[in-house]
Amino acid sequence: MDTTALTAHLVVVGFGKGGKTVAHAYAEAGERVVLIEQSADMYGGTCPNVGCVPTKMLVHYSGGRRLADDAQEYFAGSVAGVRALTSAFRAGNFESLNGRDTATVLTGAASFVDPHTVSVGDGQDRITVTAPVVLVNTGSEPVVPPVPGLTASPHLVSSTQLTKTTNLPERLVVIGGGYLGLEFASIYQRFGTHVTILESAGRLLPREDEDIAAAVTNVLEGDGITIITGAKVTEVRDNGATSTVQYEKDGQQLSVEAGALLPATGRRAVTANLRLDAAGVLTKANGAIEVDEHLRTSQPHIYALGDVNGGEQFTYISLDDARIVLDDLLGQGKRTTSDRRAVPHTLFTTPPLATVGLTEAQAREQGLNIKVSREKVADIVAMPRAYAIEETRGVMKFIVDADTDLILGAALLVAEAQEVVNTVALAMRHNVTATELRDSIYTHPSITEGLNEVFDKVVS
Ligand SMILES: Cc1cc2nc3c(=O)[nH]c(=O)nc-3n(C[C@H](O)[C@H](O)[C@H](O)COP(=O)(O)OP(=O)(O)OC[C@H]3O[C@@H](n4cnc5c(N)ncnc54)[C@H](O)[C@@H]3O)c2cc1C
Ligand SMILES: NC(=O)c1ccc[n+]([C@@H]2O[C@H](COP(=O)([O-])OP(=O)(O)OC[C@H]3O[C@@H](n4cnc5c(N)ncnc54)[C@H](O)[C@@H]3O)[C@@H](O)[C@H]2O)c1
Repeated sequence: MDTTALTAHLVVVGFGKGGKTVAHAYAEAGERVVLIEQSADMYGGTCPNVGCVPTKMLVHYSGGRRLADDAQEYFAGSVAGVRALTSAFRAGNFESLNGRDTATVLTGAASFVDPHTVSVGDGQDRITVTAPVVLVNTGSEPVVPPVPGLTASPHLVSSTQLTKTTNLPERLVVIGGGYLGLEFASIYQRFGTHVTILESAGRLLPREDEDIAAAVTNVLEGDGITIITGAKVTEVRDNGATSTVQYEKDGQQLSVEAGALLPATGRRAVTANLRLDAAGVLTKANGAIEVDEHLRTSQPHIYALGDVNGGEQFTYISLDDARIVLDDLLGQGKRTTSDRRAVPHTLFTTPPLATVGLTEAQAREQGLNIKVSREKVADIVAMPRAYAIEETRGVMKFIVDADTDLILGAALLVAEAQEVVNTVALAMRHNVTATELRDSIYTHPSITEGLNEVFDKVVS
């Protein structure tokens, strides 16, 4: 068998954010790098191809639809815009790495041969790459719940398909009201689809405070989305043009029709075909790769970055994983996952919900002496930007330590929250007090200047 055997200083399996960041740093330093990506449609990984970027562009387009626009035509035009951007980003990701003298991108599914060698391709096309350092950055994939008839349903769609289809479904049923489910629900409803969310928990966003979850629910229901919580999906039946989704709620058997059916009940690490056993790399019960706080696996020269290591599933966490791995490999080995403080999150509904730190409920459970400030966006006099951009829905809430005046947490359901939360998170990381944040100078008119007012609206 003719196998091409390559050697490198670093081999990266999967073109995710963390792996490509380390790959660039190695290549820049003159070290030989081979990165292996299984699909030519995925150079750059999930985020720019089928995750963050296309969904956020769809959020943007969905807000631009005018009443006079034909919904189907407008949607198809929007998806064309998304495709143009994602293919430009994909090409850029490939070229910027493969175009370096010291880096090569191989296309094909990789698996381990031994702890230092991975292989890609079959027969005469088989290539092995041997390196002293190996990174696994293979991401995550959706979990489809074991509901009879769901997997076989011709109306089953994935989030990837919903970023690429040009066919706007009349009725979309989303199973699961987490980040992914709520974003697609919000996007598609605004494009003109009738959306129903079936969430098994008693309310949306069970990790957030009740008042915040209720505010998000109000916004989504106000846009026309049907939200059914406490719903146990029991069966999916194909009816030709649609599927009937049966569910149980409060002891009653109910159903809803779906032209498209999106399971959004979580994502699990992609490890199944990697032959981790050949490398002696251990996984946890949920399939994620076991890592220490330097992201070393059970084989210290093999690192796992991003969703595959079972940490929080966000692009900026994968990027921070790269900082830790680079520090371990080329720096002082001081940076670890436990250095992370005040990591913000944004759910890109319209308006978005950005959160950081503790919720009110968590702070009370910990017995902290807190002050809670909260104000509806429409009532924040010092923030006319909400009126200027005609998005006055939402609420801004802060949890402050009453003894130290330090900010413990925030939940910002407001236009541009994904930007404002970064200022709050930075303040939290550097012990800037609530009073200092309240009394800072901000540009006008901006959403950030809401901070001048909201800290004074103490509700408890
Ligand atoms: C619809 C959606 C929207 C999202 N929106 C956001 C958002 O707004 N903000 C945010 O921060 N996060 C968002 N996320 C989460 C974010 O996309 C992920 O957390 C992030 O992309 C994970 O990156 P990663 O580095 O783990 O790897 P990924 O970017 O997932 O890359 C892994 C790569 O490995 C490849 N691969 C897998 N197996 C093999 C193999 N055996 N051989 C070779 N290659 C392989 C895959 O094809 C893939 O390209 C979203 C996710 C989805 C699905
Ligand atoms: N804006 C962003 O940053 C963004 C956007 C999309 C996805 N993501 C990432 O992708 C991850 C995966 O997203 P996700 O929404 O699939 O997972 P998730 O864990 O965020 O939410 C899953 C939801 O499904 C519900 N659920 C579980 N089983 C169910 C069932 N059988 N029937 C009905 N409901 C059920 C859960 O109660 C939960 O509300 C997110 O956690 C996030 O890390 C991030």
